Amino acid sequence: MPNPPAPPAQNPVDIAREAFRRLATRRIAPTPDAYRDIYDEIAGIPKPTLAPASAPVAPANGAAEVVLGDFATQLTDTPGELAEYGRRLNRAVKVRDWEAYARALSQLVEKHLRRGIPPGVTYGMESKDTVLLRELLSRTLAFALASLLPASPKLASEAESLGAAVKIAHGEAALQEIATRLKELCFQIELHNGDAGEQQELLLRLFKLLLENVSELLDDDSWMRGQIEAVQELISGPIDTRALEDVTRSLKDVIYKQGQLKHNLSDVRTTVKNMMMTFIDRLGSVAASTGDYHDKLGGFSERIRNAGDITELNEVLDQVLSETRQAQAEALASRDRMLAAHREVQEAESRIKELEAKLQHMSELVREDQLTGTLNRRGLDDVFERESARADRRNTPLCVALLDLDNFKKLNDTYGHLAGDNALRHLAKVVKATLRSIDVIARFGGEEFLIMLPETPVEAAVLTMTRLQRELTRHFFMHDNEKLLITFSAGVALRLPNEDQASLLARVDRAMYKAKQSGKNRVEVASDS
Ligand SMILES: Nc1nc2c(ncn2[C@@H]2O[C@H](COP(=O)(O)OP(=O)(O)OP(=O)(O)O)[C@@H](O)[C@H]2O)c(=O)[nH]1
Repeated sequence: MPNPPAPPAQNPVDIAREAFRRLATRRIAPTPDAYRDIYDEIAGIPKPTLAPASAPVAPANGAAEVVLGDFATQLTDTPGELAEYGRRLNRAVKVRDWEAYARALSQLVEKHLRRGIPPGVTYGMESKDTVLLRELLSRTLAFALASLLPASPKLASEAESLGAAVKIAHGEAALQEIATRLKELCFQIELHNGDAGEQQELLLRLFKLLLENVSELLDDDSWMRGQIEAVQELISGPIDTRALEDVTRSLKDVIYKQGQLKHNLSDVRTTVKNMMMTFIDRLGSVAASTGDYHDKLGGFSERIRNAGDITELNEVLDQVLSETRQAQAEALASRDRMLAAHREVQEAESRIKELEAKLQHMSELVREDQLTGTLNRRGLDDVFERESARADRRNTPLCVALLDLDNFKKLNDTYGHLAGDNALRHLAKVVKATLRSIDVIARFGGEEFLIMLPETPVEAAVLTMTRLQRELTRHFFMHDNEKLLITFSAGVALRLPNEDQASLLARVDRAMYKAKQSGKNRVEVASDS
């Protein structure tokens, strides 16, 4: 940007200083002519009109020479290194060696006036890099940082305002102010984050305390314990979204099932209550009818005692027999009814026990395979639904692997069914220890397991399965102090976009079958169709 003309009232030394500053700013070599031009410009002296060739030459730069000499002398009087420059300039003026004067001046400018200005930067115009950096910083503040601070609108708005200010801040003072604000903002964010972390920690502690107390209060409702334990386990480690989703789903499932069971249970309880009432009713009516019978018999004995003739006695006896038969029939019917009611009560009681036992294990049973602790088919369906939706949404690869233990029947036959069960447990344990935490293993059938590998391309899934095979050869399955080697054959398939579970499982099953056919203890990749 051109400098504004200086007011003509300045004294010559000021004008000389300004002239040198402008020479440096404009990066013009400080020759006497250049210096004079700028000096005149500042002092407001009009440029001389060109004289005709024949006109006498003006006296050679006399005024400029004086000023250059003055400047050199003044410089000599300054402390430090500048004085040496003054002396060099003075020598040059004395012998009128303007080349030497220009060199010394140029070095002076380079060394002292341009110090602190980064290379590539020119006055009044920024380099491309600076413009780019300024833009990046502005965006980082106004968009990225501000969007990370939704919980503190004040800090977010300061980040936005700083972003806007960075765009237009020029000059040292303005940038200094930006730096101060930026420092303050960072400090506030640090404080704020500390607060939020502390609050979260406090809430978690409170929640844990509550859960412990609730858990202690549960005597009869022990079916709740499974749910509480799941939540306790979740909050004991670092909380991640997947784990949260898992527990939420599992809880929803459990609560739904429990709702159904509780409903059944209360139905059965009502039935038992009704039957007990009936039972007591019957007992009452038996007592009543036998009571009547005794009363009547008492009446008959009175009539028998007072009977005058045989005909009268016969009549009484007929009535006695008839009453006795009636009482007997009633007693028998009542006994049958009571036995039936008793049976019903017993059945209802055992049904209640069964339902209660089911309810008690519900939390663990809903999604887990009891033998291996892996997911069961229902759990697998849930996770498949979740992971395939995630893969479609994020456009990330999702692989599945189907594992089938080799020669498992032989193992069962040789070492027994219990050894077979333990071998399945061992496999599940090695799989869990070898795979990433986001991978999921489910028991698919007898000795078949399905592993889901989110965010994994097919090559990596194959490598994972071969790594698992290696791990199994390193971690033997021990049975009665005997090391048994378990191997498996596996199919691996990459889920196609929007492919459903049935189609994917059919493909991976074919691949696993191929692995069995081609010699077992192998991994085969499924074809796309
Ligand atoms: N111990 C135990 N055995 C099981 C379980 N589920 C299935 N099995 C047995 O696993 C065996 C599977 O036998 P096959 O299908 O012939 O398979 P395999 O012997 O492994 O033969 P290949 O798969 O061809 O290597 C059967 O004997 C089943 O009884 C279980 O939960 N525990």
